[in-house]
Amino acid sequence: MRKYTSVHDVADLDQLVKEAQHLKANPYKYKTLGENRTLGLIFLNPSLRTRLSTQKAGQNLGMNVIVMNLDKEGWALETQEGAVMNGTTVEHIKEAAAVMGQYCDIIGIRSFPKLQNREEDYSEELLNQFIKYSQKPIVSLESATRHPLQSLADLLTIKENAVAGKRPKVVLSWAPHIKPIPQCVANSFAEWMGQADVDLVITHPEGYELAGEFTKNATVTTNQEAALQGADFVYVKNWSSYTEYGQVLTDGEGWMLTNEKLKETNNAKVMHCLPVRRNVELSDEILDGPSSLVLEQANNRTYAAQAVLKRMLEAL
Ligand SMILES: NCCC[C@H](NC(=O)CCC(=O)O)C(=O)O
Ligand SMILES: NC(=O)OP(=O)(O)O
Repeated sequence: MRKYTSVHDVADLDQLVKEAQHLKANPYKYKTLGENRTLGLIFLNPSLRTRLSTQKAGQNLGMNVIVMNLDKEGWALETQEGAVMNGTTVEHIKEAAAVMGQYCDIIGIRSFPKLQNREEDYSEELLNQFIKYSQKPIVSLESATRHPLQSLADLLTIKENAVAGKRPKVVLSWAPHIKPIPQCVANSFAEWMGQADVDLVITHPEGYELAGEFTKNATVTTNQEAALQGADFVYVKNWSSYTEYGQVLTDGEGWMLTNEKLKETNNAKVMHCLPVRRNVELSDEILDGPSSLVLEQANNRTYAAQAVLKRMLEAL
């Protein structure tokens, strides 16, 4: 594998999940695979889970890992072709990515959307420029439109907690937030679940429709109560509007999941990628109660990353 930016980079999804499961049981089995190989993790936005779990995944495979908060510790980056750099940007991505490619065998990069211009965000310019100019295998650590390491960990978590022999009903349920949040976790989750052996229902208030390319295999409804009927998993997530790009259209009153609402479900397990704003996106009673899988999801991030890095190392 030379590129891990979406589910489309995975030829055999089931096999990758099995590999992650195998690595969870045997985390140090491939301790020599990454010997004398360098993993560079580049962040243009904050991170707790992705940063630590991917670092740990690389170390479990014997890699040297270097981490840089490029937004704070690097030179201001220019991405425009042909730019006359007489302003605030100091270094072009052409040199920056090429130099990092010389230091690293595999590069992970996180870069959020700006939520100002939809076409610009959805073109994934920064991620694609990194792929082009670094000349090295690239792992998305969450980009403008997707979060594939999160989605793989989510799928693993669902596989582990599903009742054997039953195709699970998975509901992606929009939640309130205090500010505009990217669509990438929701896009990515919908895209992955659309490829998995699950029934996917997405519920959100009017105006929060995700881009059609991500929701092809989903049932979409603005009726949360109906969506929750018989659910086995409820994935809670806020996102800002895609159609009225980057806007917050409602305070979302009544959309926060509660134990009362969970009564409609098939004793559903509740998921969230974290970080979560308690009692805005999700209630204390759920996060502190028996239905929450959020910590298990975060734990599975290590093995999702390890499965992807293992494949990349094997292809070097
Ligand atoms: N990496 C996981 C989630 C990242 C992002 N959350 C945030 O930006 C939270 C910001 C805040 O709550 O202020 C999101 O939900 O897409
Ligand atoms: N879920 C997730 O990606 O968390 P971080 O933003 O902390 O990495």
